[in-house]
Amino acid sequence: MTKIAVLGAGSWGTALANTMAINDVDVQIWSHRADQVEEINQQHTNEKYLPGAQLSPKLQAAADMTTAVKGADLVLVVVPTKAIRTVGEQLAAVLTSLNQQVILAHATKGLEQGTHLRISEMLREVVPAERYSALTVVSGPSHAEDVIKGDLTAVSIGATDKAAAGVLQAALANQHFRPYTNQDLLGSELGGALKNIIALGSGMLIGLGYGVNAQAALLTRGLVEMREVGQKMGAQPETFLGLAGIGDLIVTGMSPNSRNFRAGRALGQGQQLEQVQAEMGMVIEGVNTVKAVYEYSQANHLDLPITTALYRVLYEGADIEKQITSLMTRPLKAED
Ligand SMILES: NC(=O)C1=CN([C@@H]2O[C@H](COP(=O)(O)OP(=O)(O)OC[C@H]3O[C@@H](n4cnc5c(N)ncnc54)[C@H](O)[C@@H]3O)[C@@H](O)[C@H]2O)C=CC1
Ligand SMILES: O=C(CO)COP(=O)(O)O
Repeated sequence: MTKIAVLGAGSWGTALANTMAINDVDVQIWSHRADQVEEINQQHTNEKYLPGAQLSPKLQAAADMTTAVKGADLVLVVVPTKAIRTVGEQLAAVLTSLNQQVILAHATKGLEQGTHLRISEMLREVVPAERYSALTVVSGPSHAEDVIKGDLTAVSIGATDKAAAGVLQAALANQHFRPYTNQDLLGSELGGALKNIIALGSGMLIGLGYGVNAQAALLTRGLVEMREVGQKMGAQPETFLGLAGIGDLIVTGMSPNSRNFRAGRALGQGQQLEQVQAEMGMVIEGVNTVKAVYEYSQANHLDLPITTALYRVLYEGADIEKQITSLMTRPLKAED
């Protein structure tokens, strides 16, 4: 029987681990917070991250990473981007001490500040190559709040190694949750990270009182920017037309369950970024990703007008309405 360790007990790690527990997979979730481990094991809840949700009693949590990882065939890392290196280093030490090799998977959607590295690239830097047989990512349109309620969800598991993607696909699949596989790890990771930028913008439009025409325009032109960055970094363009691209862009750009959408909406309504981040209490990955992608575009001579406008709003204090006007009044051009 496949054993899986999930590292990170925020909303997404918990929802994915719970799906596997429901499927009778041997799964353990690790949290660095002992109170959370106790809550999951005793109450079968995770109130801070999934308020009101009842978790499967089969889901076991551990505060000690070695306990969770020992004997696992696959380790799924689901912590915010800024914690990936720390958790990756802890995992490397655990795998080395256990002399164990695993399939290394993650479900994190972001790029590293400064280096602009993808999550799998960071993991590769900190986990020795002999400690994992393959790398894979769970991406696609999937809010934890909806998954935990059993809403119908399809995701995309990207890996160059088909068998590795298949292990995660089999562990997660049920009548409510349908994972597809693809062989574009890079594009699947990027789609998940880049759509958060556009979701912030979509929220801002709604916060300012604009309508669905405006959202459709932003999401569609945002997809062009996502594809452009993806092509520059080496992704397959067709990945952006799948679940990890347009699929995730739709859900994150339209759903009030999205932290990025909600943050953008609050900013559009006039709140300050620091206040929005403090009140969310959960990671808003798009804020850092805007900066990483803006810097990448400057270094690589990419023209990304939406990303640039959002960078100016978030990091230079620019007025949102003025940025919208300047986007709308740029020199007219053909659609490409
Ligand atoms: N929430 C969702 O519906 C989805 C989230 N994601 C992605 O999954 C990733 C995680 O997001 P969420 O679960 O929403 O975040 P969250 O904010 O709900 O939870 C983050 C978890 O990571 C833990 N953590 C933070 N720093 C840590 C460290 N240094 N060591 C160990 N644990 C640490 C926190 O204690 C918390 O349990 C993000 O990249 C997000 O974009 C992807 C798809 C869906
Ligand atoms: O990636 C997600 C849904 O697919 C989650 O997006 P948020 O982090 O904006 O909630």
